Amino acid sequence: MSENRGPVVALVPAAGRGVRLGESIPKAFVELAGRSMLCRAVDGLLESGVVDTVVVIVPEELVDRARADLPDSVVVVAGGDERADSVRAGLAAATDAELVLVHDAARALTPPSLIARVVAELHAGRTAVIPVLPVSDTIKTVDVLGTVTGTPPRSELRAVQTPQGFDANLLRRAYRDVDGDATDDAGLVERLGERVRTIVGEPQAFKITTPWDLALARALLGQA
Ligand SMILES: Nc1ccn([C@@H]2O[C@H](COP(=O)(O)OP(=O)(O)OP(=O)(O)O)[C@@H](O)[C@H]2O)c(=O)n1
Ligand SMILES: C[C@](O)(CO)[C@H](O)COP(=O)(O)O
Repeated sequence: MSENRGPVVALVPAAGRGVRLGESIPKAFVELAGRSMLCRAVDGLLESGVVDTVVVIVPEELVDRARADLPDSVVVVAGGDERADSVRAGLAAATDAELVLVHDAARALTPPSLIARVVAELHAGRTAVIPVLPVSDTIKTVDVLGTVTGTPPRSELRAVQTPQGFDANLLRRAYRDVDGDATDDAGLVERLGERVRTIVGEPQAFKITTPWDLALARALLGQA
């Protein structure tokens, strides 16, 4: 449990449909070797020993199912149409949080040690912390026709993972004051002009997005 500052609350957005995965149920409820992605993501947070409360955000019709699947201590709320709507719903249920983690259910195999490293940075006084990995492919920007418009220098690029950790008031301010979309929570904090610190991520924290990712996750767990 956290000792240095107030409660650490982990929000687990799990209300996505998983269109790119193409399974018949919402992605977070798809099983990996007999346990759902959502349960595995929550297991990792609890095993890290640095999280006081877990709030999961699921599709409205699956709130009861999630409550039945998860420990009684886990708070379950309904999400929204976009990931940011789901995070906002989770934040509203985390009124006493001083530090907040936002962690995709889709990153179901994230090692607890990575979660602990993010929280350690917050305890050390950072206010926004994200795990990242270098990219191994060259990345191009393209226009609507698919014609290349540029090649950003690879040395400056990072692939971003979760959990992303924040001072709770900073994340609340970002969700309240920033207009427009961002594909991650740190993107909103950046637009406030606040500094976001990176730490080295973990390959196992990859996001299960496509059937290929699902096959990889199952293979890593020894599932045929
Ligand atoms: N309205 C949404 C959309 C996404 N998420 C969650 O945000 C995380 C990252 O999203 P992603 O992996 O892209 O999941 P989906 O949105 O389900 O995927 P897709 O775009 O293929 O439908 C997932 O844990 C997902 O459940 C959410 O809580 N609410
Ligand atoms: C938050 C995130 O996991 C960081 O890489 C990612 O941006 C979520 O992506 P999504 O596909 O837009 O949900």
